[in-house]
Amino acid sequence: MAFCTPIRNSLSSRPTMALSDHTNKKSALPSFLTKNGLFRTQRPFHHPYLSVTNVASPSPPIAPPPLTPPKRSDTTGGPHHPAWTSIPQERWEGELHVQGQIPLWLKGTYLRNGPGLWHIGDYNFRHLFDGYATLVKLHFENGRLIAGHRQLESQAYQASKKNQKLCYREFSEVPKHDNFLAYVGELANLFSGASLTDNANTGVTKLGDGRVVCLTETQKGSYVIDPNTLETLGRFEYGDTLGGLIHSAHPIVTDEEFLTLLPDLIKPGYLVVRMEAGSNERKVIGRVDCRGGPAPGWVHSFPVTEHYIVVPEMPLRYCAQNLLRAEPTPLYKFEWHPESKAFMHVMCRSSGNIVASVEVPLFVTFHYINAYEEEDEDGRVTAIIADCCEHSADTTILDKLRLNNLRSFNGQDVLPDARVGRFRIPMNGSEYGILEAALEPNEHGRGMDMCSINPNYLGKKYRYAYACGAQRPCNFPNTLTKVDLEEKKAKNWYEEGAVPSEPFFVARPGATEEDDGVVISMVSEGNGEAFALLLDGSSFEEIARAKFPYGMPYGLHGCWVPKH
Ligand SMILES: CC(=O)/C=C/C=C(C)/C=C/C1=C(C)CCCC1(C)C
Ligand SMILES: CC(/C=C/C=O)=C\C=C\C=O
Ligand SMILES: [Fe+2]
Repeated sequence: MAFCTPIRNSLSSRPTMALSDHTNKKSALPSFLTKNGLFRTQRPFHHPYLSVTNVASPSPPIAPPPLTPPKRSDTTGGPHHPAWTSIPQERWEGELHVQGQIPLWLKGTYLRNGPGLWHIGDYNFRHLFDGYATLVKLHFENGRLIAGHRQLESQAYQASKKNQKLCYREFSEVPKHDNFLAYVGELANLFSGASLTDNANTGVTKLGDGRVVCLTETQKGSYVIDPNTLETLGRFEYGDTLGGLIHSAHPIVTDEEFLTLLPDLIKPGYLVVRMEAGSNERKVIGRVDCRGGPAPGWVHSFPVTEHYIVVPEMPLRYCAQNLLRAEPTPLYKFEWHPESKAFMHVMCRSSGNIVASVEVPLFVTFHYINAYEEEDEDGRVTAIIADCCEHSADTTILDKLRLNNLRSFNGQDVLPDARVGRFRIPMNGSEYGILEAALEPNEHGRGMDMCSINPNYLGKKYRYAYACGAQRPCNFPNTLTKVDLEEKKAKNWYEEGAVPSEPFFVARPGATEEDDGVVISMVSEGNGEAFALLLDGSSFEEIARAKFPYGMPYGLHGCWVPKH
């Protein structure tokens, strides 16, 4: 069976270049460093290291960029914070010096994806989500840590590199047209999906059959990668005729299956689909028709329980007109429709029947944390509890993620409040569901996003969630938080100036306690540096950290590839 269409990998076929090939002859400093050693916010795309193959094995290691970071404590959003600064080279791999102790049971690779390159030549992207995908790996074995990163070779990335201009529609960026004819041609391409990006910068997931796939909101932005070398192996082709251009960026993936939602923009609704492990073919479980309009709500993610799939209908809806615009609107490709109301639909996994559909209070969320079934004493399901990182029904969070905002923190507390939003969806035919905070939001500084749980508790009653919270004032989530949903308490990790990425929980093999494991994150620091961080899943205390030899941009979502 053909799993993927191979694409030409310009990187691997290119010989390693001498550093001097691209070095700016006028200056001894690499071009991403100014004379005083500070990062320039806008690094040229033709970076001196960009095409250097800097991999420890099998060729001898080449030193990482000679980074002399500014020794000052920048807050989470200074103009030079590495979290919002493009990655300084296309790829790198090497061993990191570990302070502390990596548990010997931790054997495998943590992979993280995210938008790590936000410019083409002198042109700077505007939104966090526009950046070209940067994969980062942390390989743990025998207490040692090999790290690396590599750019994902999507068509969008390769075309921009070759043509030195934006060639596909990204989250907020639209290619500029030379003339009216080109504009009309590009619009036609938009309807066929040809001009949409395939920049798979949102997440990375290990399928049940072992293939590792990077994903984003466009279906064409599904790429198979090698988890060891981070090489792009080719596009993941869905071998069915379901069509559609977009899907949820966060499928539910287990050893057995891959579940996702395909929004229908023509007849507002969602197809709920399932792909068995080992297959490329999605099959329809059922369809949900939207109760509000004019378009389906944005479904960046969705939750499942053991027997049901929850299909959220958020009043932040896709917007066809905004899709056509050349300039971004404050809500980008979306529109806020409070009058259209918000709904939660519950579909039976085995029959595809809708077993509940309730109106809920207005809400805004990117990420669902988990969901489970509540039963009465006779074992009948009375309600579904679904938790999410909820942004107080405030859509301004999207605009807060503009790079200008992220890079211009001035001490003002501008991060909108967020909470663990807990939906209670009655299963007795009632018309309304409830949405409340699962714990007092001040427990985690009223910041809440980028969550993970113990995957063995997916769809089941659970107690702990890990996420990014806030220590205010801030303009972006700047803590790691362990939320105890039973005790309604949170324990927080914070360091001045740090921007930590999603805390990812890895369970200890054989563990019986839900929080027996480690939490992995990568932290970009205000002084220009970055480190990998390991916290104990139970005590939430640091057990190890390891410095990267250069600053790391912020990243979004990761996965764990165990070594057996
Ligand atoms: C990084 C992240 O979380 C989200 C990325 C979202 C993307 C790339 C969205 C792209 C889209 C288009 C280019 C047009 C169609 C709508 C939409 C799926 C939002
Ligand atoms: C990083 C983020 C929201 C932070 C707000 O507090 C959202 C990321 C969404 C895509 O994966
Ligand atoms: Fe996400």
